[in-house]
Amino acid sequence: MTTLRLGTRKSLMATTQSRHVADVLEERTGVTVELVGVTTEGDVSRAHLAQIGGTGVFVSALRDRLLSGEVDFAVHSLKDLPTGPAEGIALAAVYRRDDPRDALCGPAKLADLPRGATVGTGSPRRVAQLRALRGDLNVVPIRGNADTRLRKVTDGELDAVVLAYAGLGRIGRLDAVAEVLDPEQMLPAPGQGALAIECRSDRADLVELLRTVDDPATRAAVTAERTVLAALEAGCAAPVGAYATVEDTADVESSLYLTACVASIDGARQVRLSASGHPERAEEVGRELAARLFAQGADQLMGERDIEPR
Ligand SMILES: NCc1[nH]cc(CCC(=O)O)c1CC(=O)O
Repeated sequence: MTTLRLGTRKSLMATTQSRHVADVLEERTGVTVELVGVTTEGDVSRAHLAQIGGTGVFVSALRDRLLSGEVDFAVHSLKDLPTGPAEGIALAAVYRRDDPRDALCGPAKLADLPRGATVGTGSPRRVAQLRALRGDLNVVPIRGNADTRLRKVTDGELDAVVLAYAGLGRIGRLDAVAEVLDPEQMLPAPGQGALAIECRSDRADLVELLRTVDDPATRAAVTAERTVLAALEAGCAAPVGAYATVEDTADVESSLYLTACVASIDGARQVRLSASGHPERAEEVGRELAARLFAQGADQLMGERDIEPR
């Protein structure tokens, strides 16, 4: 009987999603999966993620363990993966997406927060879109895991925080959600709610085994979303939202619908556009949309990255 070592960050969110993928893989293939906890720079650094570059801080330590052979595969939150390819690493599977939306956590819905309420988030994308929705809010940068952020609300330091609904579900904290923000109001990060399963690209039989947990519809959707991000030459620290859905992958008629936005960090200006195409053309759909965003001034909007309150 084969035992595979699954490298994972040690947080509750990471171990929950890793164990879930492990269980599904065990059930579908008969292998045994053992979790191996790995500490990453993103878990120990006190700097704001946007400042330490954001891209890849949670990911590179796990990839190092794959390349050294200490672990066989890794599960990441897909939105934390840099868009560029990684030498020697294969994206063997994209696991079916959970709820992709952002959630406002605190005592009140967005419309019911008092004027000038203080809302915490570390993400320029959320900052820009929050300010676009409610220009009076005092949006402040925060860091730390979801539990730490939620505690700032219960401690009274903040009136609310915005976190990914999927992550809150994985740590059992959906009780903290006051309002789930519809993508019409707030576009999620590219890949939000989906999981990436990576292994060494030279292990062809392992790539094939891991593919049993791949979800082609999610893969096409996140490919389109991440292509927008890559084509804009933006990282996870950019005020860029993107969300794609796929209808009926089996069908020749099936369609992918993609919406993306770029917003100025003060929330005053926003470009938001949609495109569609066959899921097999996910990259082209993403590239075309990025070109249209550029044509509407996306690069000027992205230039303004200071997330400190005005
Ligand atoms: N950057 C941290 C991160 N990476 C993935 C998630 C949530 C789960 C997901 O989107 O899959 C979170 C926390 C958050 O944004 O609230």
